[in-house]
Amino acid sequence: MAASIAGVFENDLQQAINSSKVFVVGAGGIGCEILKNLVMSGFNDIEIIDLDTIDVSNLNRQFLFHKQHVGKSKAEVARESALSFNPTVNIKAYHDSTMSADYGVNFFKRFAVVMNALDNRMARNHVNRMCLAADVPLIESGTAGYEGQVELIKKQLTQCYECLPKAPQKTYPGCTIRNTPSEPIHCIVWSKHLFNQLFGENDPDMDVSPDTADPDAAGDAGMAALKGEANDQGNVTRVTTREWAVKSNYDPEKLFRKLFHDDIKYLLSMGNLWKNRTPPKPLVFGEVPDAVAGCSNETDAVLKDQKIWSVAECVEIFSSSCRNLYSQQQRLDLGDNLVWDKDDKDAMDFVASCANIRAYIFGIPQKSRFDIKSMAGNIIPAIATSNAIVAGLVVLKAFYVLRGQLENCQSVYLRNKPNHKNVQIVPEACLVEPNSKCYVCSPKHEQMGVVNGSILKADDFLQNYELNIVIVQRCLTRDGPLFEIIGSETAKPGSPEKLQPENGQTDDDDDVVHVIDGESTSNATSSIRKRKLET
Ligand SMILES: Nc1ncnc2c1ncn2[C@@H]1O[C@H](COP(=O)(O)OP(=O)(O)OP(=O)(O)O)[C@@H](O)[C@H]1O
Ligand SMILES: [Zn+2]
Repeated sequence: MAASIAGVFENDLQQAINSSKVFVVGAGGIGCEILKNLVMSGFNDIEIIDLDTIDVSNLNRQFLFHKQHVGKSKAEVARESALSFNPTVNIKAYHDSTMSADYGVNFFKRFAVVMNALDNRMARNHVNRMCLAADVPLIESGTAGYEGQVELIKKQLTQCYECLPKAPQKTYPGCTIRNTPSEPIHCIVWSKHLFNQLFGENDPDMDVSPDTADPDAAGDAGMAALKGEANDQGNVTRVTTREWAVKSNYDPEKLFRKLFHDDIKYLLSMGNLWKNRTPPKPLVFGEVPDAVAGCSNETDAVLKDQKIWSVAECVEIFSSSCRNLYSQQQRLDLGDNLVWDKDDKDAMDFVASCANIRAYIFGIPQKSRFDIKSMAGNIIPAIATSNAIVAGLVVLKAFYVLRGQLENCQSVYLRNKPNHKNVQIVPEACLVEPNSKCYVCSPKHEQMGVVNGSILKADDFLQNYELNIVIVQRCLTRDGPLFEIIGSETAKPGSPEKLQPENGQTDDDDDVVHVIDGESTSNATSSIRKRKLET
């Protein structure tokens, strides 16, 4: 079935659709819909990128994918399925991250319009910047449950994705997570941190051990726990969780004892914490309540996901997921880590079981694996209809862009409920102008004075690091990052010779200079650099 747009669109648009190269970033819920719409409306030259492979959980709404595609590249399968609608279309698929250096400014410049169908802020920021640098219109879109949004981002005409600060993701005080959880989400966050401590990238901000600096503990930080039976390790010098795990060969029983018995005893010894709270109950491996057989029955996956496991089941799942993750970790190259992914069975089992064991200890209601997955992944359930509406709007906006009618590209919001005018798909009254103070898209941002050779100072107020960052700009024609840090080295003020890049080259060896919209020349920057080095 080939798309025929003759007679549907006016000639100019028809021609533009036929001849324009477009780029779809993301082949998930919205991306699949966009690709189908593009192919069905006569686009001939489409490129699509997605870094991920197809998961079973995608199949209910990402209709270009079927059971036999699970595990295959999203971008490539989306291409094949879309070609079945119209085999004459030229679709190029990339199984890769759009943030890879292979897709630089020159890559983006080849497109008449770019359409974002992503699910994370970092990638959205990146594509926003690439499209601004390449001066290509970007249609940004997203859904959250019943709500959605489509907006045009065009350099110097509209707000960019980063013009306004976005609400930070919800975080929880460290001492609540480590010492005094009171809600299931606190246990889930703790478990995700624990995953990273044991198997992922070691981030000191994600410590899971009892926090002896908790202001609520007010000075009695676990002294009792250092004595006698209260801490059967006699663990005066506390080692990190990772060190402990490595020493114990990731033995689930030993890990359990430390995490759910010894550390809890230690917490109990901080008497002040429990004056007005129900104290936690340490658990003993092998003596957990409510053993239920058959919890590892793989054929019962849906039921298993939605029922609440007994503590004994949690312990079994904790043990097996621990062992599986440990062997996954051992297969990695030295220095590599596992990355938590809600769709990875062992990673999800680990977090769900740990969260529930901890919840039980603290008298917090336990949750099903299904609920924990949704909370741990910050998931608002994706709704196929919202994705379809938003993808339809994206392609309608693309038509306006191709006609050159950018003034008709106001943002559109899909609302959960009709507004006071009984409208559910609500357009903004007009285009929203760029924020003149935006450090990403404002043409004035070169006033910050960051040019080739600038040395930025960063300090870490806790650990007294002093870091000098040498900024080197790449030449305009180069299809790569616009900024690059080629060397950074601690240096004390007054020792300028330490500020040479690590590789021994100076920026003069490199093609000099470009800040986005900056006006510096190589002469100007070398003198700036010199001046900086002399201060
Ligand atoms: N840096 C990136 N480069 C390329 N594709 C990306 C990048 N970041 C995210 N994506 C892709 O964007 C798509 C977003 O689609 P969607 O929001 O439907 O997510 P999903 O992972 O398919 O579904 P869910 O998160 O609901 O399980 C995903 O397929 C994801 O792999
Ligand atoms: Zn901006």
